Amino acid sequence: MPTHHRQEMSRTSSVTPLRIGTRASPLALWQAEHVRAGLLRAHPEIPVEIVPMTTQGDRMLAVPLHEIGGKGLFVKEIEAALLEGTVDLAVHSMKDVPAQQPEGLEIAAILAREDVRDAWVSNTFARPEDLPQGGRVGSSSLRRRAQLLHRLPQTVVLDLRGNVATRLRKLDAGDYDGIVLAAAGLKRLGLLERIRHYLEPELSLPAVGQGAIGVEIRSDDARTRTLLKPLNDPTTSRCVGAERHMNRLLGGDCRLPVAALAEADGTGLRLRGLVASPDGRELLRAEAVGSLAHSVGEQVAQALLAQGAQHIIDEVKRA
Ligand SMILES: NCc1[nH]cc(CCC(=O)O)c1CC(=O)O
Repeated sequence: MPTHHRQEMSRTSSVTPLRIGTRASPLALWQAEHVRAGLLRAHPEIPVEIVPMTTQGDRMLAVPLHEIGGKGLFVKEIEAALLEGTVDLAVHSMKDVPAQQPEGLEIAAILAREDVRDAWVSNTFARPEDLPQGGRVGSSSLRRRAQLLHRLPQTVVLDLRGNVATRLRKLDAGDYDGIVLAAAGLKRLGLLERIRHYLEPELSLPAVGQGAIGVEIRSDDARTRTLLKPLNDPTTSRCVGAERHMNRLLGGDCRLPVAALAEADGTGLRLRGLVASPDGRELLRAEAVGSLAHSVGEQVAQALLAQGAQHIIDEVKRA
């Protein structure tokens, strides 16, 4: 490139833009925009671009999640782009980020958590407990299936995949009597009025990281790490850290019927964890309080393993 041309370009924009990699679903784009807005607020002089991408998980929407048999289906392509340097940061739902971080990448910021709860959405029944014998519930998550069947064994859980709008369309078409979705996704998409009932954590313990948005970077990218500091919410970061540590020790990923929720109270953390068989017959719970995320994560994982969690996990992995 001729020198005069380069000088012209550097006059119009002297700051290297930040490029955000994201899935192209409406929810993922909302989350990427949310991170972009946070970056622009903290650093008004730095341009921020959004680069939408299609992931393997998006291409395989017809297959039940737990049958695809690969971890991090929604994040792999975006992580590859990050490692290649096509993008500088990746925005993820922490729920979709595998327990184990790939070599060379790290989560640099976790934003303040949205509502962590699962939500009941139905055009017919105000609550899941109103379902008749054989009532059809749509959910693709073994975690939601197990907890629902444990409490309401007379119901039937049917697979349901697709992005939030697709799932709502299938409900409205009459394929299900009700569905369970994350309240966070519905709120972000402006669909709060679809929620008939919030499922409290006692009844449907959320997924590890549910409701939290995480930003991933290359470990050697000190510039982006520094720029992201103001977006990190230390409390959410500690809570999600405790949940993820528990999950790591259980060898968990999003396909397993594993749930966890950490809540902070001043300097203290309370972590609840759950492992269940997909049919809901076996359901193990454990809880710990403490001040260190890693320690409560380890205590809950150990307590679940002491109750026989490993055999449930092995069974699901074999199936
Ligand atoms: N696996 C899909 C997914 N990933 C994150 C969310 C919701 C947003 C969040 O939990 O932060 C959803 C949809 C859902 O479970 O209803």
